[in-house]
Amino acid sequence: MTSPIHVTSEIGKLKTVLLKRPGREIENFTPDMMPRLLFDDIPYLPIAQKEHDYFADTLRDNGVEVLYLEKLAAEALDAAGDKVRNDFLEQMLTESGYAAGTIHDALKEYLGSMNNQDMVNKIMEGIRKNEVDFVPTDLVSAAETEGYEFYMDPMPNLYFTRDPSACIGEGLSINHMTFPARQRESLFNEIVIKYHPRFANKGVHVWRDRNHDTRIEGGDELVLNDHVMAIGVSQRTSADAIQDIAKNLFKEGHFDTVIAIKIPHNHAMMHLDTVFTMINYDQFTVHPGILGEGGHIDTWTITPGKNGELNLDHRTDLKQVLKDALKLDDLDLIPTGNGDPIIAGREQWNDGSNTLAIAPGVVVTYNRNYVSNDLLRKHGLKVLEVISSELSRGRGGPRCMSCPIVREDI
Ligand SMILES: NC(=[NH2+])NCCC[C@H](N)C(=O)O
Repeated sequence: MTSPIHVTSEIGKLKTVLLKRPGREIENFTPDMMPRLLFDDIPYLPIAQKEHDYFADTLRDNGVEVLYLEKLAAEALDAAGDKVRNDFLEQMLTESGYAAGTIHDALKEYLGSMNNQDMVNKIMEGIRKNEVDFVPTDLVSAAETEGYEFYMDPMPNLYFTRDPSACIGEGLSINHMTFPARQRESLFNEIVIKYHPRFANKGVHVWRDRNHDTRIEGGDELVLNDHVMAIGVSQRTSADAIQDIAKNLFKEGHFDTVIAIKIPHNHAMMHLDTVFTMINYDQFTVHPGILGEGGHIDTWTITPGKNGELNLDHRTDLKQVLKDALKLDDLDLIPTGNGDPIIAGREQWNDGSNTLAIAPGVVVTYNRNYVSNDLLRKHGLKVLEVISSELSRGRGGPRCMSCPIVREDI
């Protein structure tokens, strides 16, 4: 039986990818909610959708099958039946702050009256108080949250499908996300993997599920080849989660090396893939801002030790670390913005380092990062540019907006 998930590199020819078309959730909020929702501006929805469709078409034109999370989630619920639908709704309400009580009951009735697709879309978009026919009388509603417009917040970051789950080998991690704004997202991935006919009972291995306190996000999880991963120690992924997933990968799969790379903890560089991506057998993008004096950066190469323990090797020469792990004689690290501090800062902010490889040496990037794109071409890459005025306001680029499900082996 061929596995419905197969990802043994960052660069193998992309066959199937998971996207989320931006919906009402990306505009269903006010400026004062932006920091909490991890957005820097409010995108203009019709243009964001147009840009996203352009991105999806670019992938399709290059032979990639595009799946949509919102559709898979509804299909999974259709296939699973009433009990699962009820449990999913209960879990979503609990994680939205309503384990029980009158608001829980009102929201359950409201969402419960919808078909699965409408219910999924509604949960993603968020629920305003004025759309539910109910006047709460409890003290919390009256005294504490009276001025707040939402019962359930929108989930604007869903179009960054890279983060709530990550396909690794024939399995995946379904992630416990760092910030409350994104924690409910991976519930959708969980029901898809458990109940969608494409994935259910097909031997998909979950390396690490979402029932953890320690945090990991897919933007930090890079599959370099069929036995080496790089994982960012970042604002979003903690060292203990990396140790945990490394142990599981070593125990049950073909992976024997995890390179933990420590990057600055800030919003512009929230994940490793905002500053470092693999784009060919021996080529990577790297934002010069993560390299310290003399080009150094903290890395720990983790390998299996005795009795299920882990061995650690701390080194600071990223190029040499990668050359050793990937058994390469040389390696081309291509600096975002060609190393100019102003251009690099600007283009990194708009995801100039966040390239999606759809085959070795073929990448999808935002057109706005023209200096980095030109440099990639000079280094021999084929660059497919996509339009990017609105999508980039959410602080993510082509790699963040895509979750590869199947890639050819390299
Ligand atoms: N893989 C990525 N770099 N994802 C970008 C996610 C951006 C999103 N606004 C967040 O802060 O979570």
